Amino acid sequence: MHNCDDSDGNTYSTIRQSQEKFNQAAERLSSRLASIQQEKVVAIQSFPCQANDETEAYRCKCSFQILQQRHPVNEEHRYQYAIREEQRPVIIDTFPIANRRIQSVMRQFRDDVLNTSASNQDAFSLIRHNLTSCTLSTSWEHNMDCILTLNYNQPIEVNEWKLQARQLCSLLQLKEVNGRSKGLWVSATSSSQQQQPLSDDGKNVHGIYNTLRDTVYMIRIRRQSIHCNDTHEITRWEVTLNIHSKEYNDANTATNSRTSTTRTTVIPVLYEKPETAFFHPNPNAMTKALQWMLQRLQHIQQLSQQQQQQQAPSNTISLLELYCGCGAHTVALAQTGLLQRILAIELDVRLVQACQHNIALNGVQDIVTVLSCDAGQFSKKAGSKKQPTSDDGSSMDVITSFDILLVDPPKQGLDMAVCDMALQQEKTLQHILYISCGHQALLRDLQRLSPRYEVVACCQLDLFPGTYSIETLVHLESK
Ligand SMILES: C[S@@+](CC[C@H](N)C(=O)[O-])C[C@H]1O[C@@H](n2cnc3c(N)ncnc32)[C@H](O)[C@@H]1O
Repeated sequence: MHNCDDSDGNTYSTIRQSQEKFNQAAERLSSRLASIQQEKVVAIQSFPCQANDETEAYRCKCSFQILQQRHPVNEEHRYQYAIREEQRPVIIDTFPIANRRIQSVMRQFRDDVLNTSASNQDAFSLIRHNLTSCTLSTSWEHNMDCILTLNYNQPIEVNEWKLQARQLCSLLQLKEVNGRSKGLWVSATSSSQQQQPLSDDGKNVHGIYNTLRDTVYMIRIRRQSIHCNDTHEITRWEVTLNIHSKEYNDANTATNSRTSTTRTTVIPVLYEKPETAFFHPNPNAMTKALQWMLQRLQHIQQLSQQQQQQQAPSNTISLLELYCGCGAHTVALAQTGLLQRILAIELDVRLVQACQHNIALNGVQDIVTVLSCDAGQFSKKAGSKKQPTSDDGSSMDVITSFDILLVDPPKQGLDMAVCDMALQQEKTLQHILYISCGHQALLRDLQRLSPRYEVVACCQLDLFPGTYSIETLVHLESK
């Protein structure tokens, strides 16, 4: 089993233990929640992995050290992959948690490029020379793009390296090969592919670093039944990367007293994600989390409709999203028709640019604004009702009160100022959707928010099958 990104440095070794991991985690979380919110019981939904294709071959970004070792018998040099475990490199032959595309490129790169036969050894001599590590990244839908990034401990001879890298692109059918050494960044695409104008620091025409493309499909299933002049409507959401895996059909049924109609709408969401910055490395967890968010948003919209005693749904709800990354959730939520406006905040400028690009790609500019800013700094200003300023010092002409706060922070959890802002705005800020990959930080933040907010729904996902990492999704409502 492989140790990657797990929170407590341990791994579990069988699929059966996935269920056990969830049972234990749910028990721990329930008892902590009970103490935080005075015994108010919250059912914890859990989604352990159901099938082998979820526990293996799921990871779409993997990094390896490259070691050169002398064979003990024939003394030949062989290149091998290694991962770090307990501060030491451990040589690996295969990496079963990497998705199938990465596993196939890993094999071909090692056998046909690094350990190539003597006759064509020179074809990739500069690719191998001084190579210390590599990263393989694919789209969430792994049959789309694949990018190989090679790291060197000495400067690269740029022009000659690019020629070999182009051949490598064609051989392994990669979108791009990148070479990095001592601050220099060189990119090559195969000449048979459409050339993307790239500068030597790896940026493309949009100013975004080398990107991986994806389409995620949101499916809205509306079921309306009419019984004795009473109309009842339920909307359910599903999220998938593979629209062809299931059939979605509209249907009408009628009996003497009841008619029901099912209407299905498929909404494609387009992404371009910079390979060098954060993007979710497990597409199963990413799509399940998005589906959970859509269901909660639908529920919030129904609540708001009931409060305003409206007959027809209306989208007057506003959402503040902190730690938005490349907009993985932002551009999807903007297309549901459930939100009037979204303000998204992200610190990493590469991701802010990517988010801006994804907003335009999906045509949701009228709904979403993204700002480059530290979440804590933004919250301090918003909490004190001062007009926030962005990182370049310019004033942000943005409204600072929202109905929903969506947060997906790094493992360390929320900046204290984010909790303070939520506590100060509890009259307008009715709902918090919190996506957490750091268990201890989540408990700390729930405790901080507990004077004004209580947990009303909670769900756990297998973040990295094979490890003890869990993603916890929490819906809090103002008391
Ligand atoms: C767990 S990722 C979630 C990203 C996004 N929701 C997604 O699914 O792609 C956390 C994000 O928070 C950003 N981040 C980290 N510290 C931040 C801060 N102080 N203020 C704003 N964003 C921050 C990171 O750059 C990263 O994109």
